[in-house]
Amino acid sequence: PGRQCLSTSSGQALPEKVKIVEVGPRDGLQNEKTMVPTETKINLIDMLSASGLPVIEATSFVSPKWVPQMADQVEVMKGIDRKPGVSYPVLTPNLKGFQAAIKAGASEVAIFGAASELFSKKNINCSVDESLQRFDEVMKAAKEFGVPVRGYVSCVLGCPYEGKVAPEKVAHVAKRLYSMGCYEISLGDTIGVGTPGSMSKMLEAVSREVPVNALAVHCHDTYGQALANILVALQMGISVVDSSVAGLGGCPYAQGASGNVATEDVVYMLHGLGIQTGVDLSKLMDAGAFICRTLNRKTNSKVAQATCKL
Ligand SMILES: CC(C)(COP(=O)([O-])OP(=O)([O-])OC[C@H]1O[C@@H](n2cnc3c(N)ncnc32)[C@H](O)[C@@H]1OP(=O)([O-])[O-])[C@@H](O)C(=O)NCCC(=O)NCCSC(=O)C[C@@](C)(O)CC(=O)[O-]
Repeated sequence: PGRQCLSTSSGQALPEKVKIVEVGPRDGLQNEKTMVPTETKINLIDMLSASGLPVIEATSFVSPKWVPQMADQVEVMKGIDRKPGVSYPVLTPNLKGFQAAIKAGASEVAIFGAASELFSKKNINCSVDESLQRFDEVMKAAKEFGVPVRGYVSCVLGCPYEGKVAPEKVAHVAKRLYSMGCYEISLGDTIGVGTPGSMSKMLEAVSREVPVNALAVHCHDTYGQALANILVALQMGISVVDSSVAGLGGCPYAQGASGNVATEDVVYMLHGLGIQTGVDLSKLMDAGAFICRTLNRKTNSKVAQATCKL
């Protein structure tokens, strides 16, 4: 159900619809060195919601000493024009972040773990096991408030500090997050080193532990493999894709990580496959052009480059 058989040479079923989780305002901007004005962030989020995107990760409730760019999280949450039917999740690494997020009006949060010990230490200053204990506290509080929680696993196809990451390690962390009650697990190729080969092996391992309809992929495009990796994920039954408008982004604690795959390019590919997204590509490109102009940056979206809507 919900899948169609496209007349590809492989005859593999693809989803009829894909949910795009736009991470540009958070993952896209968190690594910007100069402070992006709060007003710009709010305008960007409102333009993205106007394009029909169903989920827009708005900001993160992390330490401002660790990620100064997200220090205006409360103002962002208060300033956005919340469109009915659109979710605006925020990152919460611990109970303190969760409580602040709820106070600021967040109605969905995300916890973020890793399949690599060293990355976990660098990113959230604790081991993978310690992080899972903190997430358990967030999870319990979220249940009390009836707040849905998304779970991230970073470094699923490679770590900037440890190199290769075993698919079984990814499956283990993904299973723990899912068992805790995360409704969706987003698998992050944090440094964009994956290929369709490593992606399919990792997804095979994870889908033995977590139902495929609870999985999402989150690809960075460092090696130009992101769209190919997403296509493999779709063929394997996944129908939730994270991406960032104009291909902005990168994790400040993952050296060498380039931007996320551009939302414009994902939408173009999905529509070309006959898959519905609910997104108006032209309005999405307006949002991409707006943020690139404001940041004085060339877009990383091939689609935007090709159509000169920069
Ligand atoms: C997790 C911590 C806070 C631990 O940081 P810590 O220093 O170990 O925390 P602590 O509990 O020892 O507290 C130290 C100070 O931080 C404060 N603090 C403690 N918690 C919070 C909070 N929630 N919000 C605001 N402040 C907080 C706390 O109050 C205290 O303040 P002080 O007494 O020094 O003034 C820190 O390591 C941190 O903020 N890390 C952020 C990392 C981050 O945001 N990384 C980027 C997002 S992850 C990513 O991009 C990957 C992803 C999701 O996109 C997927 C992929 O691509 O793979």
